[in-house]
Amino acid sequence: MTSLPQTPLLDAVKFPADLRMIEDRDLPQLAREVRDEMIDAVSKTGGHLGAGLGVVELTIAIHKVFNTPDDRLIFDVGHQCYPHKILTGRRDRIRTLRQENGLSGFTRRAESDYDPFGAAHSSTSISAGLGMAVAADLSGSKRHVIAVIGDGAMSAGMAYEALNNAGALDARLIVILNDNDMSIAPPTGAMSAYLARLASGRTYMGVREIGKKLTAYLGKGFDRAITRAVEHARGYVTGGTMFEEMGFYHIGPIDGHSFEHLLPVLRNVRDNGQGPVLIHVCTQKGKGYPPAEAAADKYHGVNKFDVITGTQAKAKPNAPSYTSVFGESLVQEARFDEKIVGITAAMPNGTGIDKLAEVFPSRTFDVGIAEQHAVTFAAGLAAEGFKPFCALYSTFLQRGYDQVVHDVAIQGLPVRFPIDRAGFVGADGPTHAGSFDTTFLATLPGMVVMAAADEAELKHMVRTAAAYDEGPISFRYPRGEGVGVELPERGQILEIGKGRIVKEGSKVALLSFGTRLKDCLLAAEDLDAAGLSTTVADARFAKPLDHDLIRQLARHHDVLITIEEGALGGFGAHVLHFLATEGLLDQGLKVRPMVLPDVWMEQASPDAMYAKAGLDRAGIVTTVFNALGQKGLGLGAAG
Ligand SMILES: Cc1ncc(C[n+]2csc(CCOP(=O)(O)OP(=O)(O)O)c2C)c(N)n1
Ligand SMILES: CC(=O)[C@@H](O)[C@H](O)COP(=O)(O)O
Ligand SMILES: [Mg+2]
Repeated sequence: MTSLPQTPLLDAVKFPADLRMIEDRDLPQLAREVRDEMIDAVSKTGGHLGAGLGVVELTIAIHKVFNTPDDRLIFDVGHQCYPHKILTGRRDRIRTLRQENGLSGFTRRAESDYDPFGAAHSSTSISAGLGMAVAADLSGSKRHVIAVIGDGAMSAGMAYEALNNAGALDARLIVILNDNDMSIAPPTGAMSAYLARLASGRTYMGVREIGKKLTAYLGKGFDRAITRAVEHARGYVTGGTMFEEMGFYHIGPIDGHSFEHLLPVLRNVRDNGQGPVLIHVCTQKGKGYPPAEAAADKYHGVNKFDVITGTQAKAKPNAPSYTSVFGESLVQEARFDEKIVGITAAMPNGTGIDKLAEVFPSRTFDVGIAEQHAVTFAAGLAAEGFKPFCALYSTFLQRGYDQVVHDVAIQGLPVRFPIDRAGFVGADGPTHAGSFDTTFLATLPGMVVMAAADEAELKHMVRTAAAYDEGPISFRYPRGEGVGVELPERGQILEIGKGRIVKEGSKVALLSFGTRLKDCLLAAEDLDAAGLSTTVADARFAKPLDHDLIRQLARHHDVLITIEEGALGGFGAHVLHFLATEGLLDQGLKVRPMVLPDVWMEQASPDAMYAKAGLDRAGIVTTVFNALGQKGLGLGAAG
């Protein structure tokens, strides 16, 4: 009779070195405990649950077999790294995940030696891993580099650029393709179908077959071409031709929840062979937690939830979310104009494009995690007279920037860019903050750049973008719910380059670009009460600027504040440039541009982040008082 291991094993496993002391036969128990710990932690913090649940065995097996952190383990995206955090000395802080001052929801170099490469945007792991593998070769080190990448992340161009380079360099890189047949939504595209064929044309490789394959692998070092030919002849190659043809040794598909499969493969790869290897591992997103397994989204990202029922906490919204207002407005406009099409890069729900897909499936395109392609695909559609809405998060549009410049803007093509998640997003922290889009778009000749101040404005901007055919146009709006203003039946077509005065005053002018408008209105109440009659204006456009409005504000006020949810170099910079060029700074006007601070702001609630950045009601009041050289009012931070 075998004795049962002590419970809980996890208490004895603080670091991978402890894990390496555990018998192989006890690993399934450790996996159960890691799952339980992770479910409990995420039930209290919210966060990315499904992906981590799917890689518990894989994570344990990698740390068991490889000598991390000296061997480098890179997780693509990093949203699946919670089991890794639990096993690498961070279990005691796991209930601070994604909270203010807590652990990051992604891998982070600054957080641990076990996170050799930070991530959050997808499909970077093979490139980074290849760099590390080449660095190891150059410095004569024998370390292993392992990149774990999901099937969704494998749809992005960067991953292929890296595979292409790795195959040619013949560097010692181990890529583990974690295929759970899911992205955030069900995966799309030919690559996804190809992986599905590899995994379903046959059941998993059996232990015996893995053995045969690995035997072939041992010989591989001598002559890769001969080894491959022999394997084909013996029928040991079970697919993976594409990876093989790219110069990778391909093993799999294997069962990523079976230590019996994982351990021998990883040990053999560790101990033998050379050159790049790709291990195709099949897993189930949400594995081991029935509510996650049963959910359509596999609990990709969840709010706090009840562990017994899986029911997620829902905050009662006071207003519809910007995303839903965008999605519904787009459907409305698409009913009027059959040239309107929608594009998302693997974020149908997150961007609200799923609403268009429900009504007009043939006019909606999920291109996978492929932002560069999404932009140029939209350019092609626009060149043929269609009206593409290429809906991306601000942070992910960064990846398609050259395409915006070269394929869209230079050719003056009327691609519409709805930009969601503008400004701080909260728990996802600095990697996901939408900080730079106004800066990098408003600098482009011919680009129209808008920001919605509230959900009604967003409706107007959707209609305006649909109607505008003269070139590219963008409109940004934040994560979360709107302000609660009344929504018009249908949006109006805004005059391009015209802002609006929301409240008139005479001494102080607050010129807002985006949803700080509500804080400006609150600040104006405080300023008026202090005898500083305040005008509040909504710029609507960062490009073209409303020159008349800016002239008027500059000439008739003592202080002009610009405010935006974006980095230095955006709206405020354009206003200052205009004021300086027009000589409007020469007469004593006090101008203070308020932008996101020039630091990587750590995760917290968006409100807390804006307060820290000084971009809230109190911060605005303080800025005005400082400009006037007066003391504050004793209003929170303003005092
Ligand atoms: C460049 C980029 N675009 C979009 C995203 C949003 N995103 C995060 S995870 C994810 C799905 C990833 O799927 P996969 O790699 O298969 O991992 P899984 O969640 O299935 O484990 C997406 C689209 C991102 N992180 N980076
Ligand atoms: C990991 C990732 O990039 C996404 O899952 C992201 O966290 C989604 O963010 P939202 O919750 O704002 O859609
Ligand atoms: Mg996946």
